[in-house]
Amino acid sequence: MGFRGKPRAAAERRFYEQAADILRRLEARQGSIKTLTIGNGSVKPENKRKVYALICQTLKYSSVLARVLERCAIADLATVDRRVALLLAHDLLLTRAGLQRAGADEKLNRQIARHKARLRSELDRIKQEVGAASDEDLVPAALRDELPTFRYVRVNLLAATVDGVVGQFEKEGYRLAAADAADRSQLHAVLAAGSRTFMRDPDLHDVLAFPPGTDLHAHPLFVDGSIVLQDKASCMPAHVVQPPPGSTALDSCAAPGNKTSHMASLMANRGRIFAFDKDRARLNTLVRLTDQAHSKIITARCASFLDIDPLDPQYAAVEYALLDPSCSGSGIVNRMDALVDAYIAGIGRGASGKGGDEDKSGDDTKAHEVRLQRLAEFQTSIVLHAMRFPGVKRISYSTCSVHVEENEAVVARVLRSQGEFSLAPADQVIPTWPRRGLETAGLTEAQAASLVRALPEDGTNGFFVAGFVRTAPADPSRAAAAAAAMPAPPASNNTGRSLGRSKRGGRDRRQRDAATASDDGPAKRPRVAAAATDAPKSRGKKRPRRKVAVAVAR
Ligand SMILES: C[S@@+](CC[C@H](N)C(=O)[O-])C[C@H]1O[C@@H](n2cnc3c(N)ncnc32)[C@H](O)[C@@H]1O
Repeated sequence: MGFRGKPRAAAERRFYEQAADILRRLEARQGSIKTLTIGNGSVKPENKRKVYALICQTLKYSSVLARVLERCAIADLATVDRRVALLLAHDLLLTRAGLQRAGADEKLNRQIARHKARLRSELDRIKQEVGAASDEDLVPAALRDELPTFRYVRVNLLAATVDGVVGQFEKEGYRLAAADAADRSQLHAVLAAGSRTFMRDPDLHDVLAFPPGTDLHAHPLFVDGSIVLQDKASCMPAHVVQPPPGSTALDSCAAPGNKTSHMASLMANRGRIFAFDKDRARLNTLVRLTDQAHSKIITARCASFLDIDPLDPQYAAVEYALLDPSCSGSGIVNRMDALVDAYIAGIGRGASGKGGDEDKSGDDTKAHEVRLQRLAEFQTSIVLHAMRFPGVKRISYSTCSVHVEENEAVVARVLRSQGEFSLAPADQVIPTWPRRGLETAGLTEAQAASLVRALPEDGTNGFFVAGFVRTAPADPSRAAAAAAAMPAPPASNNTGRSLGRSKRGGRDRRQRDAATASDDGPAKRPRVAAAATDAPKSRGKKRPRRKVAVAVAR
């Protein structure tokens, strides 16, 4: 028995230590909770969900747990790592089951368990002080109240019809509620009320809306590629650019490819889409995901879009451009991020909640402004570059940011910097969607009205979309001059590398590198084993110059 017990004790010690290590990495902003737990190869598969739940719950209660530990000031716990103590205190005080596998790690368990009564009474005292009727009331309100982000489902028209998918859900017992574009509050009320209710989206014909929390990841329609789980706002750009079947489009910053596969769906797999992304690993994901979505017209190229020559004859047929470049990601509603932010802020203040360094927050504000400025330079350069493709006549520009700097200000600057494109009129840009752009950065009321904004209170992520249409024939020299006139962004310490070689000197490279930490997530570069052609197998087509690397699964 003793022999069998030993490895188990080691495994259990590892459980809390491993979770503490994940907290340490979250503090260092080395990844999201999900990537550091579910995507962490060193956490045993059977423990992943447990570790994930423990981390989320501990973060929710971290400020109160830290206060309990601080107030008790138990000398015996001084030697225990701060994060391990938080995790143990969580399990000991806030779960019915208590410490995980109690008894497996005798020393650690005994060390904390013998103080349970004292810790518990301190927790009760805090509850009394703040008037909390239950443990749940101890969670800061901002982390408790979830915004209702609906589960949006995009029907992949390459594998199914909207009616077919609706019928399938009805057969499974879901109730289809009527959607009224004019009454958004009714839409919200219906979805918030019923767990097995759904609606056709009133703005996008290929999108369905389900109540928040609906999990369709294991649904057969998702597994066979008939539906794609994609936020509604992120489905808007393909509808704004509207490439018809048989046309040629490009996607400048395409990975992981949700919008690329959406264009292929609207194009009925007829025509061609050039999909560029500078990140090799992300482009590999695009190749895999668009393949699962049955998209057959995508030519994926690992390159910086800014290195692509718009006058290269192979792009002469490109008429539609979807531009969704890196951005601050400030519109993404992610409750998990909010948990981590609150936890890190709590560490900064100390458990007592005091502290805060005003000079530092001033620095943070400045760094934030510089970052936004760099992103805006980069985003503007992407739009102006797309406008240099002589055949392009319609463009969508989007971000998942709520900042004016990356949205209306970029649009205004693009309009000032060239004379061939204007904003698409409002009736061509998701006309039924009520929230429009802001009349700022020199934009007129009519221009602002042709832009689309989305905010979390609309039940989507924060998002921005602009449509541009060609209003004057292409003049390559004018567009090139506009691009050359772009001011160089401030020096960046960005480490991201392009996989393509620039033929045009430093300015483009600086603009490209100006996209610092963004919604793209940390750049992962898996080892590369072999190269696969990026060309679709079509007759008579010129072989593209760049190759897509195939990553080895680790
Ligand atoms: C917001 S994400 C795109 C999301 C994508 N459109 C989708 O819907 O799945 C931005 C992407 O731009 C890529 N990117 C950044 N700079 C780039 C550049 N200069 N050229 C091409 N891609 C770039 C990033 O690697 C990242 O994958």
